[in-house]
Amino acid sequence: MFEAYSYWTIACLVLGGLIIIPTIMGFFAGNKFEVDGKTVLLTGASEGMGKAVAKELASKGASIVIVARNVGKLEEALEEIKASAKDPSAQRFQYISTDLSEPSAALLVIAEAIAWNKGNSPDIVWCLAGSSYPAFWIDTPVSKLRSQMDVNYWAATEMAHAILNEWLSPSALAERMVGSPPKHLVFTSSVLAFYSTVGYGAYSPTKAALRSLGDTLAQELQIYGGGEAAKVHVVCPGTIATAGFERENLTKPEITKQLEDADPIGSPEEVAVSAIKRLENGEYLIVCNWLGSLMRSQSWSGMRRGNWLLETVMTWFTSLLWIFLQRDLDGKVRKYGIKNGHPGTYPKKQ
Ligand SMILES: NC(=O)C1=CN([C@@H]2O[C@H](COP(=O)(O)OP(=O)(O)OC[C@H]3O[C@@H](n4cnc5c(N)ncnc54)[C@H](OP(=O)(O)O)[C@@H]3O)[C@@H](O)[C@H]2O)C=CC1
Ligand SMILES: CCCCCCCCCCCCCCCC(=O)[C@@H](N)CO
Repeated sequence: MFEAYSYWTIACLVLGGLIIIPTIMGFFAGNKFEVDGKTVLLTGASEGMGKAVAKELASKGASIVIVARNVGKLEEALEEIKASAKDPSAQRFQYISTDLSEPSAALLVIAEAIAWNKGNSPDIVWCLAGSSYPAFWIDTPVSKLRSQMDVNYWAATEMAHAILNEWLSPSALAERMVGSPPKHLVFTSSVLAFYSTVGYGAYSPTKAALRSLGDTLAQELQIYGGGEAAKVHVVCPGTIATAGFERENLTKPEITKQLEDADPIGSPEEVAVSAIKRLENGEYLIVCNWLGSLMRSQSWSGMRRGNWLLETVMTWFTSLLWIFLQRDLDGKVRKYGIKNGHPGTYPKKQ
């Protein structure tokens, strides 16, 4: 007869095994995001996270096309990216300058990239172009609410539409060799797609919408080549120390800064390496630090989980955590309001 604690020991061992075994299996599963000899198109890669991703992928042997508006920044970035190349004689590098928030810019970019790539579409498209305008929502000009959607959601959506129509065209599918590696479409969302805070009313909805498109495509792509023709991934970073982050801090309310103080700031290189590692593991919904994984764990619903068991167990614990966290976070905002009022709108209560 087992004592009660023995049952617990067995239960813990089984549960532990179920978590550890898939992790070890994942470790030996091989690279699911091979870029050596491939052509990768990255939007928003003239600075910040995008540039760090481009350099990392160049060092792994990828040919790179970067897209942004400012030509000076593009030229400088391309030199840096070239300097990181694994084999400069075999890899090729190009930039395309365009405003991706303009309707149909993406179609022209893809056509130009294909022409440059000798008639072949890029094997991987990673959308990173984006910006953030944090402010109290009623102070945010309506034009900003729209332009945030244009650059963060529509630019990525139109890019996805243009490239998927290349990858999944009847002729491309007919030529596709069985067993050849899938194409990859990567969106860059944010942890704010899981849980949004005060001050991010213009930004978070754009990133949540993008994640929702990712969820849809992750299922819809199962239609093509048994789900092996193309894969979609959504990367949700936390705070990254970039020029973009410095710009957003200029308009960010103090209370927003206080709440996001909990988020460990990553360098663009750290975030790039962490996202790429998870892509190589074959994950769909990707976070880049521990806070991101806590925030993601309360958003899974029906989304594709990486380590299914580990993620599920985590949802049980974090649902309890949230009982306290939500009170704490809302309480901080309420206190801030009582102390400061809304700048310029309400008289300060004495
Ligand atoms: N920094 C952070 O804390 C976080 C950032 N993110 C997301 O990660 C991505 C990268 O962020 P980060 O590295 O900070 O960004 P940066 O602001 O540092 O860089 C943004 C890049 O996008 C380009 N870009 C911006 N607008 C357009 C446009 N309309 N058309 C074409 N290119 C454009 C910029 O070049 P140019 O201006 O010349 O066009 C630049 O190359 C963004 O999508 C951002 O929302 C997510 C979570 C946290
Ligand atoms: C159990 C879970 C605990 C959760 C506590 C949550 C505390 C709030 C963290 C907010 C982090 C905001 C990062 C913003 C990144 C970004 O996308 C912007 N910098 C771009 O503008």
